[in-house]
Amino acid sequence: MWSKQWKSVVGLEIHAQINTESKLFSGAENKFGGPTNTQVSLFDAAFPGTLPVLNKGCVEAGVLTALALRCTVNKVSKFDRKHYFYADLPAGYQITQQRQPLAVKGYVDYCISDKNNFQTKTANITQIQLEQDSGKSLHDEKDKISLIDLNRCGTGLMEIVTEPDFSDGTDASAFVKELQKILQTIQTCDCKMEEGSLRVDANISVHKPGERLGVRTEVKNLNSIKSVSKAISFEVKRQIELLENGGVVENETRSFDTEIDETVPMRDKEVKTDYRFMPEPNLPPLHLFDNESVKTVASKISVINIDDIQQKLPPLPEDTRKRLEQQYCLKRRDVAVLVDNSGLVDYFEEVMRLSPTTNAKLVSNFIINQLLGVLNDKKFTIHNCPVTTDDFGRLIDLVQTEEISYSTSYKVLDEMFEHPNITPEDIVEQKDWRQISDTQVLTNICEKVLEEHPKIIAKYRKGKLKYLHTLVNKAVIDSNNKGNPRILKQIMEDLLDNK
Ligand SMILES: Nc1ncnc2c1ncn2[C@@H]1O[C@H](COP(=O)(O)OP(=O)(O)OP(=O)(O)O)[C@@H](O)[C@H]1O
Ligand SMILES: [Mg+2]
Ligand SMILES: [Mg+2]
Repeated sequence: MWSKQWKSVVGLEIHAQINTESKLFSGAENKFGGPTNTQVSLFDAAFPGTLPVLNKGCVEAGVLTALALRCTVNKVSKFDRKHYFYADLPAGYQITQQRQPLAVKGYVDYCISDKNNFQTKTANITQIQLEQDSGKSLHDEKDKISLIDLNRCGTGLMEIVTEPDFSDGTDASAFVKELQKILQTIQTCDCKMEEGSLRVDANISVHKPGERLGVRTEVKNLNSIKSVSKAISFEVKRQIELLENGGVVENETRSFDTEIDETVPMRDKEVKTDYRFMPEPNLPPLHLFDNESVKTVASKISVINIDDIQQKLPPLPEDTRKRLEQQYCLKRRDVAVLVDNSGLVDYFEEVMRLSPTTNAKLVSNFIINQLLGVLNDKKFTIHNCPVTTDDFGRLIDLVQTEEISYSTSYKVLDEMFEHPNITPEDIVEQKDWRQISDTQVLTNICEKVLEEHPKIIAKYRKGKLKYLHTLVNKAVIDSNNKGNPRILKQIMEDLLDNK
């Protein structure tokens, strides 16, 4: 009931680990899961006298990401120190970009789909900044000690901040999925949320329509798409109940407890942190160039040209969706499924290339309704699918030319998985699954059905069309499921009309 009186608003801060060999300011290796404290340079451990050296690869990845998210890349950005004291941050400050970030003002189109609802929405990106990741505290509950692993300390992060453009957990999680696909396409982050290489902070508030945005809480470190959606739903409900009962929402940091599916206040909530931001004195402003300004530079060795990076931008998921819609006249809902599953677009297009006369809608239906299901059941992925695109196209041709029925094609596909060396034509031959289209044979079957069911005919005469289907189904069964249903329906109708 309350949902009509309240509007919820969500903005996201996403930390994406940059996919580079080494860290943002040091040459230490950047890899997940190494033995503790084996990927730590003196700089990462904050030894006095060590200095940051900016990793060009991280900047290039940041620029490519910014362009993919349609941001304006700042020609000059700056690094700042953000101070806080925590054991996993040995320097006592994080180098980030507070005053002038790498990029600003972008947007992402993303799709929302469930059974009843399919739509495309747009989320605006406020900014992207480069910053260091912290180390990890490991708590040994048994011996009551905490240990530090600095392997992650200093890894390059892109913090991607969105405008408060989402209305609920469904929106926000669909956006995160799209962002994952984009970053994986451009390979700037592997987006393994379970390994922490993509982490989401959700800022959530509620207000009454027409009023100002409410006070936000921030739920930190959500590490799965499900958690993003569940944490936001819980938090919206909690805030509304609190306000309905005369309480106030505090601007606090919370975490999501996946055991109970609830958000809980973080321990540091009482402390209002003063980060004492200051410019990082050991790093000069970061200058980027374009085709015009690069002409003025004498040595091009360490120069980063935004226009060069723009050239490297591959087609993004939304570009692919639009192209498939136009090129093959497919529905957006279907195109979204193809793009959602890695490798399916390539498989689809290969089938189309090998048999260009095949109906594209039929191919996408076969992939979505049949192939995906069998792959899941038999624990395959499209990448190790035993059915070649050539054989798959031929299976579809068998249906298109009415050699076999649509329902038989399921059985043929199943056999093709079991016996990848046998062609679909041979399977149909061996199993005697060829569809009967001979009109004389089918007329005989229909006549027999009509003789045996005068009552159904009477009902059909009263104008209930569904009884035609009943009669046709009976004929299909009498034909051992081999009669061509389209022709059987035609014959049945003709016979009924002439009786
Ligand atoms: N009233 C609101 N309700 C929901 N979200 C909001 C509201 N106001 C701002 N936001 C969102 O909160 C986020 C603020 O992120 P930002 O990085 O600017 O600040 P921060 O959370 O204070 O900083 P930090 O990086 O230290 O967490 C943005 O995603 C923004 O869209
Ligand atoms: Mg932030
Ligand atoms: Mg924040």
